[in-house]
Amino acid sequence: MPSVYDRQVEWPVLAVVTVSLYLFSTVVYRLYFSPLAKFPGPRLAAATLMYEAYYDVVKQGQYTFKIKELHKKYGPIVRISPYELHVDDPEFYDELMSRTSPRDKYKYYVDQFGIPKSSFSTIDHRLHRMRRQPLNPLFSKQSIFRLEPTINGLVEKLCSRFDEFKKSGQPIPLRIAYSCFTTDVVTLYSLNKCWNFLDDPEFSPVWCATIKATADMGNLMKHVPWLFGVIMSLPDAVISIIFPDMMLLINWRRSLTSHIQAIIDGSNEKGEKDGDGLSRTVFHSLLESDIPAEEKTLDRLVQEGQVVVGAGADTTAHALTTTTFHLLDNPDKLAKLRRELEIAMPDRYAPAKLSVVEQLPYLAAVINEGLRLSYGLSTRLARVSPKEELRFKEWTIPIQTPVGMTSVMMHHNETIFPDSYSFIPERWSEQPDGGRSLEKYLVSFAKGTRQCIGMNLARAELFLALATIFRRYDLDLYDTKRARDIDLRHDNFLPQASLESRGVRVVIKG
Ligand code: HEM
Repeated sequence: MPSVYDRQVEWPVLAVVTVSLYLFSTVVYRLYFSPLAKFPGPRLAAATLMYEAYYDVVKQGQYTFKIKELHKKYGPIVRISPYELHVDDPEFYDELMSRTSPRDKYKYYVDQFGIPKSSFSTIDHRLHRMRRQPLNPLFSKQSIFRLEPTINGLVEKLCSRFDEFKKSGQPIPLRIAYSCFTTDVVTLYSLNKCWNFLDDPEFSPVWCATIKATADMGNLMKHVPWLFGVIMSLPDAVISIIFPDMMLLINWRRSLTSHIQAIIDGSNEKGEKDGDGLSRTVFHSLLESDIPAEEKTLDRLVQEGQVVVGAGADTTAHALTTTTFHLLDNPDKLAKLRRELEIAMPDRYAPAKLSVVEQLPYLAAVINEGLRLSYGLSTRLARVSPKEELRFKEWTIPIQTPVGMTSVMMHHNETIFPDSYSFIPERWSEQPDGGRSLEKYLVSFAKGTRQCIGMNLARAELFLALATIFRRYDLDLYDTKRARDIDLRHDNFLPQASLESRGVRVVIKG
């Protein structure tokens, strides 16, 4: 008869054997019996998510570059994880990001931000449609046209900060300055309460750090999404020591919560509205819409606010920074743009008119080229077809399979964009149709039903800010190197330059 001691020994052995059998059978299933087993790709990636985790976490945002290598080896469709495929073929983008067929998002991707109730993170296409519908009118082209004086007011404020730097001769940290501008625009529009970061003499560096930290954490959180809950349950003092970056995010959520609570209570009705004519915010639209009451809770509105403010700030600032850098790095292109602006805007101090600057062919080409080289999000965007198989060349992709595509690969497709790493606005402006057919392959804002809702706002900011700045100032790069400070080196959801980057800085010559 076994003794109590023997039984104590048996349990750990049994546990190890059970876990080993489970792991073994899971790997065998993934490699030989999964509906994705027929797709090409590395065996290790098909066997375990740890393959991706290694490139995401240990190598700090390198999986996108690894996927590019995998396509060279395995062809245009690759199995990049036990559950996910990736396609590198620009002609498939419209089909994957369909406008007409239902497309869900992939839980693994959206879990990285801990905002499951936002429209951005909504997985089901029907629920997404319901959440997005009340927001659409606020981001239409017409609504954004009405916002022109507000954007121009903030462009002026940005220029007055530039004037201060012109006097002092100090270099301007461009990404941070632009980030204050884009955040002031998006908070004024979405919260009816401008955060006035442009007023901060230091350009609110904590805000930039918050956005960067939120994006950087995604690479880890994707793999351990439960960590959010664990961290949130800890006291602030402990979080500040163990995860100081997370504290930035928590503080941001708290400040949004109080802003949105004020909107719910009606206490900010006056807010900025008198000055800027912003009578309705994103949250008024949501609160007044006929979506069910559970969709109007403070918690959900805060998550929606986090996306609108977070998505609207850094992406646009990055596009502005990248475009400014490339113009200053290519004096011939800059001279061409300035000639166009001088004719269209005879008074260099008058506010730019959106209806005028949007029609300038070279500026439009410069902006397209800046958007191309800033990518939008550097990470792959996966879509799931919930009801129908997708067809890609000779492949049939099973229903419910997440399939990703990446703007970085689209925008560096040498057949579509030859010499793709060079800044060449002429690739747009010298097309017979002004580059319109090429825009099919410009996917910084993604496409289809889950496309960026803020695209019209972002484009208006780009046109107004760049036209004004390059009409008014003569800038020079300051201690800025393309390889160190601009080129994409880490895909942390948002594109990041090298770890040694000092940021793009400029001085004002005149
Ligand atoms: C150059 C600037 C911008 C770029 C490149 C950009 C890019 C993107 C991309 C690629 C997506 C799709 C993400 C996905 O599929 O998971 C997206 C979604 C989104 N963006 Fe933007 N964005 C920009 C500016 C803005 C602005 C100014 C706002 C806000 C006012 C904004 C608000 C949003 C929201 C709310 C979503 C989620 C939409 C949904 O899921 O229905 N973005 N953006």
